[in-house]
Amino acid sequence: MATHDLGVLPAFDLDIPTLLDISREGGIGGRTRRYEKFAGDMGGVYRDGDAWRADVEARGSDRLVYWVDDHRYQEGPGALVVGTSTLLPGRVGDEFAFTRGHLHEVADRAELYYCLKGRGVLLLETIDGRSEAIELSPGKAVDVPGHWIHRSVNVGDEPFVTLFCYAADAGQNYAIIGDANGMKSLVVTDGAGGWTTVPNSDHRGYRA
Ligand SMILES: O=P(O)(O)OC[C@H]1O[C@H](O)[C@H](O)[C@@H](O)[C@@H]1O
Ligand SMILES: [Fe+2]
Repeated sequence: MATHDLGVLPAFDLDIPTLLDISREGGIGGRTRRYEKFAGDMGGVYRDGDAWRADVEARGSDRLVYWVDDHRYQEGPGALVVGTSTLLPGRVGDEFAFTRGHLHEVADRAELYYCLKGRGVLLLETIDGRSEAIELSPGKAVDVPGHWIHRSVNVGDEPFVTLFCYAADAGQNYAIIGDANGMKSLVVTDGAGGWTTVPNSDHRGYRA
């Protein structure tokens, strides 16, 4: 993973109304940070580990698979982070390409995901076992309440681009998914050009 703090302006100078140039192709003019994930960073997250290893051996571990541009203009309670997430299409075994996924560290923090391009699914789960998979296409958004673990999945054949917005003090808890051996549901091909969810037999349940 690579994180670039662009350091364009010192944080205190960002505390002003800012015009952001949001690209439907992904990316945000005026961003303060980009974070990138490569194929080699995704070890252990796909259920079919052999398929992931074969893919990395065949196409390289340094292939960019998704990236996030964001604009963090303030810190503290009440501040927002606004950005775009661009997730390239692909599959690892039966599973469609996804972002690592997380619960907010401050778990009650909500988030909005608005689809700018492509076809994707937002996979959402709670610690007490509820699960939802909501399809997104341009113009559709998911209002993700607090306390829901969330992951973007690209079920199409072009980049899946979303605009997101969440509280700047939310933070990301990734261990919750790792400790549970993955999310409870997997988003997989239905064999007919579409997607479906199947239970992840390795899932151990979430621990708060
Ligand atoms: O953090 P990941 O699960 O790798 O997903 C990538 C990104 O997805 C969303 O767009 C979130 O709003 C970002 O904060 C997050 O970093
Ligand atoms: Fe989030």
